[in-house]
Amino acid sequence: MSVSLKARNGANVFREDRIVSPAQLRAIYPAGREAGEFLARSRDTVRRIIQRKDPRLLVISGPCSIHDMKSAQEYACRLKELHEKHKDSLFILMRTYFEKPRTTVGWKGFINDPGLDNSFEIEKGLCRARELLLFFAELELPCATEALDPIVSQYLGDLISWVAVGARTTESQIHREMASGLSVPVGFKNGTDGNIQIAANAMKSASSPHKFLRADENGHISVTSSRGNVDAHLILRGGRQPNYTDHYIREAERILAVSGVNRSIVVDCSHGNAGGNYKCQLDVAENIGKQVREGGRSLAGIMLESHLSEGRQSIDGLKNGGLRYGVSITDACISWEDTQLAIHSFSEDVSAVLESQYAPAELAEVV
Ligand SMILES: O=C[C@H](O)[C@H](O)COP(=O)(O)O
Ligand SMILES: C=C(OP(=O)(O)O)C(=O)O
Repeated sequence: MSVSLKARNGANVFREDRIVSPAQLRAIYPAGREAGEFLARSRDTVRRIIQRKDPRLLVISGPCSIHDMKSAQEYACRLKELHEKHKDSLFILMRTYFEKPRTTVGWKGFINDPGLDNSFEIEKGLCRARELLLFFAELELPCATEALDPIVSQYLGDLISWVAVGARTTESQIHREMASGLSVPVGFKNGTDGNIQIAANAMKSASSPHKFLRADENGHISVTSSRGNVDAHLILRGGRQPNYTDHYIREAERILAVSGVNRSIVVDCSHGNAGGNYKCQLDVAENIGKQVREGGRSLAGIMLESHLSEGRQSIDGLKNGGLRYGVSITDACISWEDTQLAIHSFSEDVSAVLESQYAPAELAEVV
């Protein structure tokens, strides 16, 4: 498939390799009818939760980054059990992050470098990512991802039920335009310094129609017309200090109201909210559960960075005796055991609210 194109003398780009188009990749790894129906239902549920028409809350849980197929599949099978167990109170999605935005340089994720060895087999990364997402769709486990490279979303978007735009790209017009055309709810993170207004601005932009340049499904550069994404929402991820406590939630609600955008807020329990200690995610999740019990209506869900085993390891381990199975190679994650505890406790808090607000028959109608 690859065609190496001749580079111009003196140019900073010295090589271009053409790869399979989004339409071709989708044809090689198609979503079957049942998977397609499941994905449409999942996206609709996430939409209804963001619009607060379905009173359950979202939980987005999974590794900071996907780096191997086997541990991702094992994690998914375990998470599927929790998805079923807590389905009356929560809608659990797997955090399936294939692209990593780096502060400076570093491994940019499984699509960019699936071999983890600077071989940069991007076409293979896209194939493996699609294969994995199809495995999850067949398992009927909904997935969430960060949309970093707007072209990648053309390859994988049909298999995803919730998208984040990261703290480093929330201010980017390109990402706002992309989000305006994605057919799933998109959460915008506050900036790395904690600025919430830039996320509200992003929501305003993404919920508006745009005309912009994009590669279409055949890889042709096209002027794309989007309707605007009415399900753009806020993700609080902390900044210079955490921003998940009720004081910050009130402040975020005020900014969203003044900006005239959606009021729904997802809290990322990791990153700036965990203040550099991954274990603190448990305290953040517990605090959000408490706020939900106390009536926090804008809270739409939480995100956890979680893997089979806790902590993190350096990617250099690959060269020095191998990587430890099920341990993150980017940000540190909580263990599977702690994940179960956090989700169980959050589910109890949400259930208490639902039971106080709905008779069982009424609840069955709205979820
Ligand atoms: O979630 C992952 C990281 O926080 C993000 O990719 C930035 O990582 P870096 O600061 O290690 O580059
Ligand atoms: C990079 C991430 O988060 P943030 O954009 O909040 O730093 C992430 O969730 O992987």
